[in-house]
Amino acid sequence: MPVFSLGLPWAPPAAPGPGGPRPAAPCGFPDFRGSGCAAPRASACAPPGISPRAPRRSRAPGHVGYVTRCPRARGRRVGSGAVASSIARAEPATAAPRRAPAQAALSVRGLVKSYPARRAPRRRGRATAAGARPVLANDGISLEVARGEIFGLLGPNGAGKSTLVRQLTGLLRPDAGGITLLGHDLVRHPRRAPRLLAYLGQESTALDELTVALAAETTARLRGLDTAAARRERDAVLEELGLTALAGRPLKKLSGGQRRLACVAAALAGRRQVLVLDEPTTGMDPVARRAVWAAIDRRRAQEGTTVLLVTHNVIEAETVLDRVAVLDAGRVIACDTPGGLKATVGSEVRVELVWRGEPPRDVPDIEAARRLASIAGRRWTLRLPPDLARALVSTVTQGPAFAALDDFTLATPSLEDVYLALGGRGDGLVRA
Ligand SMILES: Nc1ncnc2c1ncn2[C@@H]1O[C@H](COP(=O)(O)OP(=O)(O)OP(=O)(O)O)[C@@H](O)[C@H]1O
Repeated sequence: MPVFSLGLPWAPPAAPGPGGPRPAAPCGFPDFRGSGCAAPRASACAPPGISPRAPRRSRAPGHVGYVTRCPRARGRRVGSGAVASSIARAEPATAAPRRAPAQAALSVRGLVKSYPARRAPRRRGRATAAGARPVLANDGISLEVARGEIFGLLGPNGAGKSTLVRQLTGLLRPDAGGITLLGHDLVRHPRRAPRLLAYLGQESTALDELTVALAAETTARLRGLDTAAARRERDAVLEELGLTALAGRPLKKLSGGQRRLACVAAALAGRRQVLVLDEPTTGMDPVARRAVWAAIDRRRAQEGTTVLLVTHNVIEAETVLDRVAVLDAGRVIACDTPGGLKATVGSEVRVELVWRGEPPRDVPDIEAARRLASIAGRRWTLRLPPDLARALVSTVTQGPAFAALDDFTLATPSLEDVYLALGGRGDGLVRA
């Protein structure tokens, strides 16, 4: 029985050959998790014109930027039907990287960090580490961030983002590798970091006893401003982030989103050439989030501030970042502009179907779509070439399928699609 009916182009897989799926021979391009293709893993990311150490493009035909997964593998993800074949046939589009200034603010080379194995509970008076293994949180990360760039680290929980930024801020010592920030060697001189950058960590309870105003003013004073200048800075940043009405409230008496916003205000108070912000907008409503993005963008535009932003919010990544490194299991699996990364998933379209109840599985196209979909409750998500997406939309907007359908969306690829195409786990990313 054909996978799809209705005479739609959802036909059985095409035979290998000219125009068919790519041959299975190793392509020499590093594959995600090091499997499939024979070449060694790559974990480097440099803006155009910065570093000859890490070439920006693979010379292998059909490979783009720093996507460190063979595009062939995309066919595997969606199964072995016609959709998989046609996706595998499509040549990946060539990314058009945005030109970045040639001077690096931050250079990270081959950074490795592992955490020791946790000891298992004592048994008969003896502690044992049997079964527990060290966690390799950063596995040879290389990055170049240009001055004035807003650079993102995107990845799900546990990808190694915070471990990386804690090393960049001098709070954690790498096992191996080098970090140069604004010309300073931070592995040899970690105490220089606070003078060079402002860091907003994930947990920031240190300011809880202070009022919003005092938190911002104190930070500005600690960064070397005199009292009058620190107060001007305080007032400006509270105004900029819409916090003026909360100025007199202690952080511990604010909501989670308000407290996070106050911590952002403190991080921005007093000038630093580099901002390292670890998930700054977590818990914020859309208004607060936009205020933070605008404040970051303003500093880059007016002061040439370099920003390293950790996020697992794909919308945030697409909205504010100049370039983004996608991390998974401690490695950079892709790095480019958001547009360049999205170009690597070609012309695929994301179709989301939300069902009211049980989808009509006796409709052959619906049953075929179910096999290709990633299913979360009543939501089916499919990534399809445009013609198949159109055909599916036509099926679900009539007859019994339409009666069972609650909602559908058709969207161009997002960074989440890139991440999934690279083999990442989609459940760790946020779309809000
Ligand atoms: N202090 C620690 N001791 C042992 N393992 C740790 C420690 N901190 C982090 N890890 C482990 O290192 C890995 C990377 O963690 P990290 O916090 O860097 O990830 P992340 O990408 O920042 O995740 P999240 O988005 O949840 O903040 C994870 O497997 C985590 O469990």
